[in-house]
Amino acid sequence: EQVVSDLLVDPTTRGTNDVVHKVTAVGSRSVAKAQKFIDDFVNGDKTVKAYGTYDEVYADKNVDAIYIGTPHTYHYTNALDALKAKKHVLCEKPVTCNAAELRSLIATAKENGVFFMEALWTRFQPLAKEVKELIDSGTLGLPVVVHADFSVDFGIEKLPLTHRMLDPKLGGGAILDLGPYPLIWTILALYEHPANKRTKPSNVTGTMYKTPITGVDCNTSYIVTFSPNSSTGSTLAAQAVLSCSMNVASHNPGVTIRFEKGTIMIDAPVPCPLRYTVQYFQEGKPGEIAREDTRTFEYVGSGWHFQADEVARCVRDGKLESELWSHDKSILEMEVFDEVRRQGGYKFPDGIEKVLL
Ligand SMILES: NC(=O)C1=CN([C@@H]2O[C@H](COP(=O)(O)OP(=O)(O)OC[C@H]3O[C@@H](n4cnc5c(N)ncnc54)[C@H](OP(=O)(O)O)[C@@H]3O)[C@@H](O)[C@H]2O)C=CC1
Ligand SMILES: O=C1OC[C@@H](O)[C@H](O)[C@H]1O
Repeated sequence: EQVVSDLLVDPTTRGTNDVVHKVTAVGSRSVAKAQKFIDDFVNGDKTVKAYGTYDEVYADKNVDAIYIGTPHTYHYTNALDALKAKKHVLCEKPVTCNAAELRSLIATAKENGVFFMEALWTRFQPLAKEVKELIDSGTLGLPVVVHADFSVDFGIEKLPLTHRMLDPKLGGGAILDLGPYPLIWTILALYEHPANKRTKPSNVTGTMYKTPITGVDCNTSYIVTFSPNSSTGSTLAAQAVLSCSMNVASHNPGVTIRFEKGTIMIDAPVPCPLRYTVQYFQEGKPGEIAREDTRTFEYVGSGWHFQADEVARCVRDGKLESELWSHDKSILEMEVFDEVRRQGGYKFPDGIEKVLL
């Protein structure tokens, strides 16, 4: 609902003059539900087709790209079907249940010559792009520690057991749903850092508190360490201390990136922040603040349209993956989650993972 509402926002309001979006068809397991969605979220546009199966959307010749917004454990099958039908795909986060499923989707996308991207919308926020430039400029020196949390109080005691946050068959729990956001800031600040040379973390540790309601993770903490590596040429030594919870609200700052010469603090909500502050340390006096700058952002819509612009540009330019949120970053994310789930003892019920290692 939110993604489609954003697709209808005039792109020029965000300075996008080279691409536009058109909702062509809506697929649901019920045609009446698809039509209601069009009535409610596409202004009842009569040119938009309502389909009672997802396969009919994949078969529609007028559809160029598919956005997949089903629960996590359906992403693999839905994306696979769309890619095999040679449609470009933007698939919600977490892109799959595990890294093996993701590798299989990437291979299928390549075989079929179509674009594929996880809908990690945070990476395309104007604030994220600006923070990335500041980090890479080296003004603050090297990053040393990232602290990031994303939490939402879902009121889990009152949710039905079949809710996607609680049901293990739908990949319920905090790590897969909320965990991508602390990690995306880590990937932006550390994995993508020029000094890291795209080197994978040297260590990942995680611990979970699982709710007795259904046994999925309610609170998860995870630490991701990057170490210098002579075989890749990485000189970065940095650590990210991350957490996510589904029974408490977020707090500020949602993300803190601590550098040799200063600190970046990013306000919640960390998926789509609109304000950050930079503290610059005094020359030769780490920790003593010489200057502080706060930057604020605003745009029309809720922020999901920036990733849609990226998809449109990549498809227009014949690219099979985005440079900003490339396949290797999603693979890293899913590998971290696999490891955190392994250490936390969170196993999906049999048959949920369609591809295993
Ligand atoms: N980027 C972001 O900020 C956000 C991303 N998400 C992601 O989007 C995905 C969907 O989340 P959300 O919209 O809250 O999920 P919902 O539980 O609301 O499900 C979305 C739709 O998926 C379809 N669906 C297909 N199979 C099933 C099934 N077995 N059980 C339930 N629904 C099914 C249903 O559509 P139908 O009946 O019409 O076929 C349903 O309306 C998740 O992966 C989540 O991580 C969610 C919220 C925010
Ligand atoms: O991506 C998300 O961000 C907001 C949360 O409320 C939601 O559960 C999650 O999927």
